[in-house]
Amino acid sequence: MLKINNLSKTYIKANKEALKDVNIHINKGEFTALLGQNGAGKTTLINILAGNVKKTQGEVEIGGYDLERNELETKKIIGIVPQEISYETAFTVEEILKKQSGYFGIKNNKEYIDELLESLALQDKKKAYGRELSGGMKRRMLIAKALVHKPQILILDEPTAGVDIELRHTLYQFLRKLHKSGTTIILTTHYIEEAEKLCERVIVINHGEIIADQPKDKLLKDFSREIRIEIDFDWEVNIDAFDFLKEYHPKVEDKKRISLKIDKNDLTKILDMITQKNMKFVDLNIERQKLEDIYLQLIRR
Ligand SMILES: Nc1ncnc2c1ncn2[C@@H]1O[C@H](COP(=O)(O)OP(=O)(O)OP(=O)(O)O)[C@@H](O)[C@H]1O
Repeated sequence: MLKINNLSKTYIKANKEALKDVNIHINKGEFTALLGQNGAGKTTLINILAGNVKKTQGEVEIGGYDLERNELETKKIIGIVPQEISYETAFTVEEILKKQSGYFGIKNNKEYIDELLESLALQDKKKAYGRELSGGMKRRMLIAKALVHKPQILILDEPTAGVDIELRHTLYQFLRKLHKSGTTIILTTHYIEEAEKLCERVIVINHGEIIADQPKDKLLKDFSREIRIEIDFDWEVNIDAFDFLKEYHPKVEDKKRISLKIDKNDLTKILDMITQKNMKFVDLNIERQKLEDIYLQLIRR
């Protein structure tokens, strides 16, 4: 559906290499998170796909069409929700969406526009002017705008930045529905939890380079061998008593609690070692890694 091959971008005046030999192949219907720190290159990549920034090198193919040679076709296939909120403030929401439909030669799509506004909880703002919308409403409005032509691929650049929790959940529901209906979705976000909840595949970009690209479940599984455990005893613990576990970095967490960092395959062995020392424990808590922990490990490598 989307093929990015050896893509590079250098902002000449700033002498900044924002993307370095990026290769990404996205299949139809995938829901992918594109993660990276501020300045990693996410928006540059999205702006290239949107045709707003010219690539320095490489090829981009969208739905089988070359991005530069078949600009019109590629624009029909993708819908982009930009990070920056700027659009016509002197038009109503309905007018903005009709105008956008017009760019694609679409007429008489009132019903679809209503459906979009309904799903995005914007129905009562249909007649409101752009300037009258709150930040969160503007973001949802931009999502509706990106979708009026029913694109096969939806790319969202931090759509939930500054959006309150309740609305974020409305958006999650909406994106899930869209994904189920077969739309290919690429989401950039700084809320890693959001990516963990919604996406099937995770791509991490760091200083313009792709440093991870894997199914989310595989990433979580590969990184989940190392776990942190907390063990509660019925006596006040002294760290010296745990010298026999020193390779697992024992730490006293509370009067009666210690924590260890272990490979999950060693769990039984460690519990046996503790039991053999006649150290009675009363509770055990296992903490698995979240996508956020894995992400931080990846970008710190
Ligand atoms: N128009 C431009 N001219 C010069 N340098 C730019 C331009 N746009 C972006 N850059 C630089 O390119 C790098 C990548 O920026 P980009 O906006 O793509 O990052 P990002 O991953 O989207 O960051 P954020 O999460 O903050 O939105 C940064 O170092 C940035 O300063």
